[in-house]
Amino acid sequence: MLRIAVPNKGSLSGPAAEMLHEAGYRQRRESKELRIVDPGNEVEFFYLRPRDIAIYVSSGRLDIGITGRDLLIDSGAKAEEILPLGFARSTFRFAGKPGTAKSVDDLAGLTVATSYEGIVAGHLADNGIDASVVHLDGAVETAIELGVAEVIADVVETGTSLRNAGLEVFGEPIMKSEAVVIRRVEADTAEDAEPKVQQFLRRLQGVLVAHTYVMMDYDCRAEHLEQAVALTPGLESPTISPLHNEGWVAVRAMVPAKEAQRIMDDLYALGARAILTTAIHACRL
Ligand SMILES: Nc1ncnc2c1ncn2[C@@H]1O[C@H](COP(=O)(O)OP(=O)(O)OP(=O)(O)O)[C@@H](O)[C@H]1O
Ligand SMILES: O=P(O)(O)OC[C@H]1O[C@H](OP(=O)(O)OP(=O)(O)O)[C@H](O)[C@@H]1O
Ligand SMILES: [Mg+2]
Repeated sequence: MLRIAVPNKGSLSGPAAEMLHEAGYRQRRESKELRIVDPGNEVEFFYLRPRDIAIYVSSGRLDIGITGRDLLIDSGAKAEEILPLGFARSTFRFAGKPGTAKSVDDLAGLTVATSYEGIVAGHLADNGIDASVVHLDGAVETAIELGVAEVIADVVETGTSLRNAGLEVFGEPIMKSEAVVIRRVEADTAEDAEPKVQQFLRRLQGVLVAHTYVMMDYDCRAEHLEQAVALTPGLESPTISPLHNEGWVAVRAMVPAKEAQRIMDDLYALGARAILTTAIHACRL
């Protein structure tokens, strides 16, 4: 039975559960459930605090987990990222009242409030800066107003929380984060677990591809086929089928969802017709 850690709260938990559900795994019905077994897939899910997941996985008691890259690095746990998942994207940045500092070099002697002490202490040390770090559990934007620190280091997505607190980011982003699948470094995974881990990763990759690609079908004149195929090269190569009308062919290829409308315009301009896109629900590449 593969043992997998899943975030039980916060920004990671909803999208992680949704992705696992789309990948065909049973998920908990109630937010109070701490573990569930999916016997059909021989997987057991443990719902844990996102911050604790790297620690559980590095201990070897759980095979893999889903957490944030920033939380993984902050924990210092011996676990590594094996698949980025594309949700809970954020940057991790310094911020302060306008004019407080321009870069990390200006932080010597100041106090930085953060929930990510490991990342901040590491970044200050890497830059040879001697500053104090005060750990807060959350809502760190308020720490400056209340005089606990001159500077904060926090997760920034839209920047709304900073703006509302009258703060501005400064310096280069300390890191970029997103949800990731992690496993223990130098995992001495029992041999029978390895195929299950690979199957789990293939399923999640299938969901990612299904989100980023659509299937495109269209008819075009045979003499335009080379130009059309250049617009829709597909992942391997497009499928071409003859049409009953002589001189016409049907083409089928996967295309990036974001580019689908532009590609449809270009195909239409080329004389292609009956251009359809359909969603992909699941795939194995
Ligand atoms: N506003 C946000 N947008 C995108 N990702 C975020 C956001 N806030 C936190 N994250 C990401 O979520 C993970 C932190 O999860 P965690 O559950 O500890 O905090 P949270 O999402 O802020 O939830 P809460 O504050 O309710 O506990 C990190 O990987 C972080 O980068
Ligand atoms: O740039 P934004 O889109 O505003 O998002 C970033 C904010 O979201 C998170 O806060 P959350 O609401 O989870 O509260 P917390 O600080 O207590 O974790 C994070 O800690 C930032 O404060
Ligand atoms: Mg938060």
